[in-house]
Amino acid sequence: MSLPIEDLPAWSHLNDVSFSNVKVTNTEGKGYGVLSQTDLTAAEGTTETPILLTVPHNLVLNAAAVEEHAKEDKDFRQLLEALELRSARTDILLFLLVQTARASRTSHPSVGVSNPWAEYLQFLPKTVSVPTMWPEQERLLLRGTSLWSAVDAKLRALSSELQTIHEASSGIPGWDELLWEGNNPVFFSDWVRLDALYRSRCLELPRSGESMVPCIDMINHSSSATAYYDENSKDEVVLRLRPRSSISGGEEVTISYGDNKSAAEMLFSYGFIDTTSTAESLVLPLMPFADDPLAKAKLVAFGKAPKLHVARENGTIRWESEFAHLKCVNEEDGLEFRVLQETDGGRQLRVFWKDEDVTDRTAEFEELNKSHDFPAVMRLRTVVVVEECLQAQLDWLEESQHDERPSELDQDCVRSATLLRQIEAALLRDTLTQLEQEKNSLLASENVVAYLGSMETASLDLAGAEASNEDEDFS
Ligand SMILES: C[S@@+](CC[C@H](N)C(=O)[O-])C[C@H]1O[C@@H](n2cnc3c(N)ncnc32)[C@H](O)[C@@H]1O
Repeated sequence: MSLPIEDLPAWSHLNDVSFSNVKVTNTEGKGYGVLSQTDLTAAEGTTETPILLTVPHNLVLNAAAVEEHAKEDKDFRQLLEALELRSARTDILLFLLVQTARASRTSHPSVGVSNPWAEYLQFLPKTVSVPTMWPEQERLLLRGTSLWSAVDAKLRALSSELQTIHEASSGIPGWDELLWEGNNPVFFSDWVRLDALYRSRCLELPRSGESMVPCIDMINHSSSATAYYDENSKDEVVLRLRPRSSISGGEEVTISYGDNKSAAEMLFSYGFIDTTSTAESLVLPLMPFADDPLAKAKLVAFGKAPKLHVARENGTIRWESEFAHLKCVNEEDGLEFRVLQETDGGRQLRVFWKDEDVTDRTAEFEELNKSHDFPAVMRLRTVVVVEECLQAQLDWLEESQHDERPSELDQDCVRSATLLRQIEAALLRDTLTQLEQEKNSLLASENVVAYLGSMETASLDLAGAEASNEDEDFS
């Protein structure tokens, strides 16, 4: 079910949303947008700039609003409580799912209470250009980029979320019928769309936190935004002209979706990359060595997804990976895992570094490794690990460039994927050059030379001992 955007003023009027000299309309290549209907200027030296849009607090959709809704709607509360793993995001998505399902019914559903969002959702686009909504062939264009595994993981997570909702709702009267039976059952693609709408339209309000706000979510992004949103003393959300900004009649009103997001993040969350405002950074997963006997223990003790971040800021490249430092430490360096038996019969994994309990400091091995007899060797090992990870990624990015592609591909997806590939390849290449320099200077450092010398002596001693054993055997 969808409603034409021409009906939005009526919905807004009914729900006390007020537009001042702006309107929602179609824009070139960006879906809907907000256009100014007159020339607007923020007077010099004032922060009380003109208000363009006001949305009442009761329309703000966040975790607290879903909680409030559940107080009035006992069927929904039962559904919400049947879900074991809950978060603000899943609560909001479940609310949106129920409102969409109710709106798609011709007959009056037996469960759920309607809300203005049921109708508002019908104004929202059917598809969002985020990669989770790209057709499979287009998604293949992301092979070799940092988004490939992220999109795959997201789709698997979405599938498992919907499965959980299906199982939780199955035993509750009325929900089976509304969500999974009849002419309009919920499909995986509906859940993927709601997730995409949430990701591309939620914003951070100063007081109400992560929220979706109708009509404010019709405003497109620009790195030279002319407006910003805020909450006033009545907790209404207001859109204001930015200080020192002016907009001509017929010009688009824009806000900033953030200037510190990477190209991958922008594409993942909003379905486009604005090269004028993206941060040059990328995040990759970093796994332990496949043949490391401590691999599993390291992952459990680390307790979060191991990652490698690379970023270029003001021309300087930095990399950061808490796990890379732990990945490089072995038993002979002083790392030890012990399983302690607890009084209640449970078992606990504890981590020791040179006999000190560092279970709560597994993210601090960069610092801990400085107490190693050969700290430069530890740094060198970490640099090599990071270099290998980035080189493998760059090789994959370059090889997959030559993958065969069907001719009929969505050109917007092709453009976005090509841009992402170029941005990530340039950052990977420059980071690798910098790592090679650091590796060479570490190899020449006194500490590493001394370590290599000691290793040589040890292997000579070992060879000598083996030779003398052989002598004994032969004698
Ligand atoms: C919060 S919504 C804005 C309203 C949206 N255009 C619509 O049709 O409903 C965010 C979405 O608008 C589009 N968008 C916003 N700013 C854009 C820009 N500068 N370039 C391209 N697309 C943009 C993207 O599809 C993004 O996911």
